[in-house]
Amino acid sequence: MTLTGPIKIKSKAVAQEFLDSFDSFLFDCDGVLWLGSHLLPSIKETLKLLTDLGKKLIFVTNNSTKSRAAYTKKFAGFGIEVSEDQIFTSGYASAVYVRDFLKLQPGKDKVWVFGESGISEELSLMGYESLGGGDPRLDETFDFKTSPFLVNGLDPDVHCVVAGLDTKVNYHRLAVSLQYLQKEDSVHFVGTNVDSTFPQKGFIFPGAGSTIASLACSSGRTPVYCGKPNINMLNTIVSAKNLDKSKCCMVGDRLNTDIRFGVEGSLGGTLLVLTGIETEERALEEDGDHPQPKYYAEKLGDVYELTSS
Ligand SMILES: O=C(O)COP(=O)(O)O
Ligand SMILES: [Mg+2]
Repeated sequence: MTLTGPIKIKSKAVAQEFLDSFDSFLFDCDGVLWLGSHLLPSIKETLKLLTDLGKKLIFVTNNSTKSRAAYTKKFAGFGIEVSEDQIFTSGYASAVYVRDFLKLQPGKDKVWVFGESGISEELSLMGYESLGGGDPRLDETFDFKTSPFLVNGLDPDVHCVVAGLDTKVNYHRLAVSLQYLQKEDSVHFVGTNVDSTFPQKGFIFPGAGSTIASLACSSGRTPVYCGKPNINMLNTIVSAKNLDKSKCCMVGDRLNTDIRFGVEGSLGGTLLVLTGIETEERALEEDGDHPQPKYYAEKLGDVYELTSS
């Protein structure tokens, strides 16, 4: 009989075999490294162990609320030194899509953002002016007769709506975004990521996918999602970091984004950790609508704890 199901990392031997199998690790962030401002156990030690072993570390998050620059500060706040070029976010992947696939013209074409500064900052670095986003005027109660975004008409230079996680979601933001999305012939619709939920310490909250679905519903349109598991995001990372895919492992807490990204992207392996969205039962499910991980573990820190004991 051959064993084909996911292998649980729960002994020193398996943890060691896992470490030896890869030379690069792609880490999801929310639910793997941290839950909000709470760093998960033994994460610092695990990342240091991998760095000391000469492994390449790359961070790939679907969380578009922060830019890559802001993420380096979040890591630094935990005492972890990570450079901006090790970080890839769904906000950055969406900006790359706007530039390389939609080929919008910097300095001329504008983007309407439904989301936080992690999207507008990445667009701005590429020379795109964005509207909407965290503009405080969108915090005002919506009235179509007085909304400054509607009274003088829509901006004709907007050719794309990029929608992502927005913890200040309200009717004003949804209503104006919909006006742009109704210009189907001239305005593209990009979604940062499909995640239906978002893990925090002790809670599961709505994710970007849930609010983007609201815009998709009202507009009758389907966005192009740029974050994991989109293969274009993986190709951008593989070429930027010069990776050998067969020696890469994707580490994540969600099956339909992280593990799918690793499996459909033909990476050497995947590790599902149970500190975020998924359960052991889901990890072992064979008939689910998602791929199975190669390895799974209660937490990422087990890799360090098991090999250093
Ligand atoms: O913000 C999200 O929806 C998920 O972020 P993650 O990819 O780091 O888990
Ligand atoms: Mg996650």
